[in-house]
Amino acid sequence: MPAIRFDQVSKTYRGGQVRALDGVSFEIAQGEFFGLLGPNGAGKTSLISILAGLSQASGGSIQVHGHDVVSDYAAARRALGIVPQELVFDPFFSVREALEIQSGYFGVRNNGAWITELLENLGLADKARANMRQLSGGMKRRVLVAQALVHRPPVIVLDEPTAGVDVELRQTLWQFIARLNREGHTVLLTTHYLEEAEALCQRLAMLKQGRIVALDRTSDLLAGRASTMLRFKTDAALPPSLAAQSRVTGRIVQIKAHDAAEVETILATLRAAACPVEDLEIGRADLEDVFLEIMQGAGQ
Ligand SMILES: Nc1ncnc2c1ncn2[C@@H]1O[C@H](COP(=O)(O)OP(=O)(O)OP(=O)(O)O)[C@@H](O)[C@H]1O
Repeated sequence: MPAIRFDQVSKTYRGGQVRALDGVSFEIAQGEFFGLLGPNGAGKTSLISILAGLSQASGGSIQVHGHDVVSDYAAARRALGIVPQELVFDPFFSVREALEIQSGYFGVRNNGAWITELLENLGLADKARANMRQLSGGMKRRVLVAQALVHRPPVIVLDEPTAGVDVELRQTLWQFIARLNREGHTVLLTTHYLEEAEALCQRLAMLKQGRIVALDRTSDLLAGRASTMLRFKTDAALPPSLAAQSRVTGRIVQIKAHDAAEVETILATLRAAACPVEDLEIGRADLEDVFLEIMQGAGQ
């Protein structure tokens, strides 16, 4: 039985004018660390909302550990620990109380030891008695992670958990989530940080305009499009033949090359145009390169 099964999920808004999801089907196996990627508006939040039972699909179905998220909502929800994107919390309780209340919501009794472990692992031990409204944004986010895990769900869903989060929390969070994954928990992560996805996820799905446009092991996605990237800085305009195939971010230029001969051609073209180049590096394409290539190519 898969951890999550998405079956022909579609979602439209405004009476069908906006098609946010268009027949999305894939499975996440138990114990996988799975990444869902896509540009703004691709449909990630819509898919997670339907999974969480917060909104209804226009078509298709989702099962969590075999439980349909609509007809068998309570069982599906118990199997899920969802860390939401937005900071929603009750300002009247202390951190520990918030976690006890959440435990009660899932009918979990005598949860003190696990709550203590969560607080320690998320760097919240000294904040246990602090009132929720006294916490910084980053600390609140840690509490949301603890809240999502309070009932020890087998499937953990993280919806852009590190947006606007500092380096320390990222490391604490990923260490802890990686440990839970090693212990058998399934993890579904949506993120805009492709470095994180590349480092953490065994498999990735890429969504574009409500459709899956790539779904593969992370290593195969990278290897299948193996190519070399030339990166350098310049203040000058690129020769037109190179400008067309370059990605330019401020002074930084990235150009893809398929093989060594192409690298030589690019360098010769730059030299012939007397284009000054600083900090030249030649490296392998990373997930960001693959992502952009797939997004540019898909659906056109
Ligand atoms: N309540 C709504 N009413 C109308 N359109 C909506 C609504 N919610 C989402 N959409 C549209 O559905 C599409 C998918 O949105 P969704 O928020 O699921 O994308 P996303 O991949 O999560 O984007 P982001 O990375 O920006 O969070 C977009 O075109 C969005 O404008």
